[in-house]
Amino acid sequence: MSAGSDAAAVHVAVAVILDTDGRVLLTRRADDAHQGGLWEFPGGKLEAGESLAEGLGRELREELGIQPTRTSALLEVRHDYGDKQVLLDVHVVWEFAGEPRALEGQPMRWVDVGQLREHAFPAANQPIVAAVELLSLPAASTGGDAGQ
Ligand SMILES: Nc1nc2c([nH]c(=O)n2[C@H]2C[C@H](O)[C@@H](COP(=O)(O)OP(=O)(O)OP(=O)(O)O)O2)c(=O)[nH]1
Ligand SMILES: [Mg+2]
Repeated sequence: MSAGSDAAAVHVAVAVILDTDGRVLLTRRADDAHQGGLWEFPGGKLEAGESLAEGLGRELREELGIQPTRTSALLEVRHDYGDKQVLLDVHVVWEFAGEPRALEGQPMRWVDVGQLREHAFPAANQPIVAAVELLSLPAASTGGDAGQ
């Protein structure tokens, strides 16, 4: 393998899961994991030969016991942590089947979009937080101007 190319990046399916009130589901990474102890959007590494949709569905089933039923691509984030390069392929999950449960014992919470910045995330997540803040969500979650 040649060093320093993007081909070395770990491809990660990441889900911004919303409930009907426009709140976002966060989980906290295990202390001993890469970027451990920080809050994250659920998801994980794609397996060989797996499509993004397959990987996203598998990770959400394994970690939370839910099945995404309506999704849309939000953004891709490339980030070099020094010890690891990641490509975060971020999708919004607008609707899902099942009730999320922390199946891996991870701390989990629903937060209003306005509370996202109160949480410590890995550095790669800053553009994700900014993109979520720009989504058109129920006014209650943004506290913003109701508009027309
Ligand atoms: N799921 C997720 N991963 C993130 C986020 N931000 C971020 O930098 N990452 C990084 C941390 C890890 O290096 C990588 C995700 O890998 P992971 O170890 O959680 O993958 P996984 O769920 O497949 O876990 P495992 O089976 O390998 O234990 O992406 C995020 O918001 N969500
Ligand atoms: Mg994971």
